Amino acid sequence: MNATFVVIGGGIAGVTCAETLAFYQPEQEIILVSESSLIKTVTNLLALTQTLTSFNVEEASSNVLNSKYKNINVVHGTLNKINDVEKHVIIDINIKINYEYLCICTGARPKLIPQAKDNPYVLGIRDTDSIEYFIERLKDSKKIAVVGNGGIASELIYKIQNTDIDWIIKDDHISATFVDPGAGEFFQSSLHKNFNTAEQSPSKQMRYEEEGGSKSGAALGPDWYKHFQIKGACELPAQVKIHYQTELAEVKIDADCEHPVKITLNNGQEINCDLVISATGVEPNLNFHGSSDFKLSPLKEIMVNEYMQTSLPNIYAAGDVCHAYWDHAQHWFPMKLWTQARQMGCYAAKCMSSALNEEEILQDFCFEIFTHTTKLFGYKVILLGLFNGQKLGKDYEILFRMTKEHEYVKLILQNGKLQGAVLVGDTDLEEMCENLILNQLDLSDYKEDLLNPDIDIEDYFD
Ligand SMILES: Cc1cc2nc3c(=O)[nH]c(=O)nc-3n(C[C@H](O)[C@H](O)[C@H](O)COP(=O)(O)OP(=O)(O)OC[C@H]3O[C@@H](n4cnc5c(N)ncnc54)[C@H](O)[C@@H]3O)c2cc1C
Ligand SMILES: NC(=O)C1=CN([C@@H]2O[C@H](COP(=O)(O)OP(=O)(O)OC[C@H]3O[C@@H](n4cnc5c(N)ncnc54)[C@H](OP(=O)(O)O)[C@@H]3O)[C@@H](O)[C@H]2O)C=CC1
Repeated sequence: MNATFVVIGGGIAGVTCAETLAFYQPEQEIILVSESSLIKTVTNLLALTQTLTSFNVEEASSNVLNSKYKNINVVHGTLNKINDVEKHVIIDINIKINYEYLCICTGARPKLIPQAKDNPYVLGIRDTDSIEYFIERLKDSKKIAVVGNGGIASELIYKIQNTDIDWIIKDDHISATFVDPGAGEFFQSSLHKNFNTAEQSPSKQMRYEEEGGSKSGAALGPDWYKHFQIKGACELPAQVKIHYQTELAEVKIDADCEHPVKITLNNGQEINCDLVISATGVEPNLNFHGSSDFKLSPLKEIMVNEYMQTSLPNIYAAGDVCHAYWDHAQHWFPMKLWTQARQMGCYAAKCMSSALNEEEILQDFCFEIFTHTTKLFGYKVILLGLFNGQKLGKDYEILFRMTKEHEYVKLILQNGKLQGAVLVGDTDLEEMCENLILNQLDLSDYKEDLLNPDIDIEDYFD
């Protein structure tokens, strides 16, 4: 087989890359290699500000792409080998595809705690299969432990019903990968709330049926939990006990006990439970031959330059598998998120298309400012720029406003200029904050009024 562009991976980065290529290069052959007959697609894309978008991510049959774009051909299989000299890839054992340009979007997989090795009681969550397996195991569990303090742990703790949870975190506050201790405390009041039953009802269609067994692979995304009922075997609502500044030291199994998993924390405390969830980050999927030739980051991600090019000729990469190895704009930094996987997939396609046309390309504007919108503990959360003072050392000022169970607003200023913002709740401040971060207006004279709820501050800057 031959194609001008070959994209590997049916997650959001790969699908966005293939779709963008189809738009820019309607006459060229594009092959998307997907391990599964299901792919991830973006729907309901909504621009909240100039750079901040919200969208749904849905699983769809790969036939959707074949029928939507006449020049995309989806090949089902697994990348086995790259030959960057002869410019071909081997899919599975014997499917050879010659390419002009190749984009690797093979994503990542859970980086589990070391105690997970050969231990069926320690689970990770990534794709639909893994969440379905977890839910099945949870049905019989009265007590579980969750390790990790990032996105997955924060969402699970809020969503799990009828199971007692021991939450083991390294930090002194919850949800530390996203927010500061103040916001962590703000969220904490939601930990023991009874959940809104409407939100908890799983939607009727959980997933498309996949031909030939499940092999979805691509990561779950925004609001994934809406499709599932995550419920254990306790009669009572979940009780959450947080173990701050602790790590898991040991996991032992005694299948004859009521709670077969005995874990020991590094402070010596012992906990008995039925299951351990390791929500401890991800590692890139470099599960193919030829991958060792790529220049890799210390975390073994494929390094890409400002044009999404890897160290190998005509090979690009995007999404969770790669590391943005360029001089980042002051208010941007990489984080493994849907938004960035989508932006990188789209931009990699533009870069490959420009390379084919021998055109110059300017880096996409989305890499000027970090933006993330999500929902944590039932609240809308918007993170902008250097929202946790990243890159600023200790030399910054914080403006802060909080109304318990309503909103939490934190603005980070340096030399009177806005550098980042955490906006929790319906604050309506995202557009103003984004503009102030991008235009670096000196706010020294407005500081007192910036978060004064009695002043319509946006009028100042119109
Ligand atoms: C539970 C969960 C919730 C999340 N929630 C959010 C959220 O609310 N907001 C947010 O911004 N981000 C969220 N994320 C992160 C986000 O899902 C990822 O950053 C994003 O999906 C990465 O997309 P990707 O295409 O790079 O990788 P993936 O989605 O991992 O896709 C990679 C694809 O490549 C395939 N593949 C792997 N190896 C090969 C091979 N050798 N050959 C062929 N195909 C291969 C895989 O099967 C997979 O389909 C969440 C992640 C998880 C796990
Ligand atoms: N709403 C959203 O935006 C969501 C985003 N996601 C994304 O999905 C991916 C996977 O999520 P997740 O697994 O939560 O990863 P995250 O990277 O978000 O968080 C991992 C957490 O685990 C901790 N950790 C790492 N190793 C250990 C260890 N050995 N023992 C104890 N704690 C450890 C990390 O601490 P430290 O950092 O100190 O090492 C960190 O608190 C991430 O890219 C995340 O951003 C997932 C769900 C929701």
